[in-house]
Amino acid sequence: MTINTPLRSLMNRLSQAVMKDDANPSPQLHYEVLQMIDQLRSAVESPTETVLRLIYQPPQNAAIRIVIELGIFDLLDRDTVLSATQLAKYTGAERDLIVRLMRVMVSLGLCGMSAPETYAANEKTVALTQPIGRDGLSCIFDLTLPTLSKLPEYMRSNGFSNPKDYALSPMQYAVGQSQFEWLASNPKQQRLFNSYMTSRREGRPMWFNVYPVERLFGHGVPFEDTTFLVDVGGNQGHDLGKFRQEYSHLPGRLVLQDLPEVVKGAACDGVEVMGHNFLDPQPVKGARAYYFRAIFHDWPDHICQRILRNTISAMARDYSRILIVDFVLSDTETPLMQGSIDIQMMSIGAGMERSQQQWERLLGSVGLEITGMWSQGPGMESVIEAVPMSS
Ligand SMILES: C[S@@+](CC[C@H](N)C(=O)[O-])C[C@H]1O[C@@H](n2cnc3c(N)ncnc32)[C@H](O)[C@@H]1O
Repeated sequence: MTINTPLRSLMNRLSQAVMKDDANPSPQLHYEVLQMIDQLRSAVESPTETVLRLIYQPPQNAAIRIVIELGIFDLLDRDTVLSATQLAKYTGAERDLIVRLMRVMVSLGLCGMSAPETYAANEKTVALTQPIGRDGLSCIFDLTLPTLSKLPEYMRSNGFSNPKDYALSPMQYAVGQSQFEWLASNPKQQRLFNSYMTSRREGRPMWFNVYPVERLFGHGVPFEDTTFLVDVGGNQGHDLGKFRQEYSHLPGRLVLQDLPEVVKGAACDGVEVMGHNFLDPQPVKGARAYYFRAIFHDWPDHICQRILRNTISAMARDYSRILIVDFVLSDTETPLMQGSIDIQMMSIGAGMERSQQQWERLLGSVGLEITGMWSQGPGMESVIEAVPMSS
């Protein structure tokens, strides 16, 4: 391989960025370093190598899913170093199968190898024993894979039109249900999903670290006896619990809403728990804010409009705001993760990630105007604030 000028310049920029990030870490720099590493790999790989890497991605996730189910990451985390023979004894799986699966885990860097056919835990192993890895990977694999395998067939049979109808989503086509009905009829998967929702943004900034919460105060109306925040579709209250901790002094009710079977048993100090279907009118009137995190990306526009209208009818004209936490896709450089989640959302419920223009169109179509957008960091969700347009 020859190191040509563009490649040399990329390597120099990368090494400078890595040193800067080391000396003075920032989410922006970290993001740029990862982008450059991807570009570097692409520049070094031959086109054939790139294609082969893509072809063989699906078996990798299937192998990880099996290794999680066998509890191998937990065993490695407990004992640090284990041989294939020991893993076979502890899991009941055949030794030769363990060797084949673990080859892939080592190559993916999800554990190390301390001797032939002997595996050592590393920090990625630990992440796969935590809810984000253990529950997230299993749940999303089981929820999505059957549909993804039929996505080309679905598109072909629909003349390659963009999925827009929840009742006709690819997941309906592939398995006869969309994501939330499927989760409701698979309690074990619902538990994994809830656990993943709780864990997936651990250690990242929360919406109230980037959004100026004081925008919700004042307006000459006391909120001591009213509702401060309703977390609509808040799952089991992980976000609201954190908000309560950070703003423990704040008066006003905090209300967690989700489907009755999802909030059953959810308990957070200082938070009122309410089973509510957001396809019905919002029963909590005049809250300071109605907060929706990772809700609208699950749904096509026609359902989002229904959820928004159900909310607008409960808002106090002088002070209620809608807060949406979701991706705002760039028109030029979409991070791979966001593009991939968009395809996932399209598949499991005809949902979508939206660009700024798409958000403006959606919110404008129900009479809302965007009054601000705050970014949580590169490649991460933004906070969108919207209020009814003044007539
Ligand atoms: C992608 S999760 C987001 C959860 C949480 N807001 C977060 O960001 O972690 C979507 C949530 O919407 C809830 N949900 C789905 N359909 C609903 C409905 N019709 N009414 C109320 N909640 C619903 C789900 O149960 C789930 O908790």
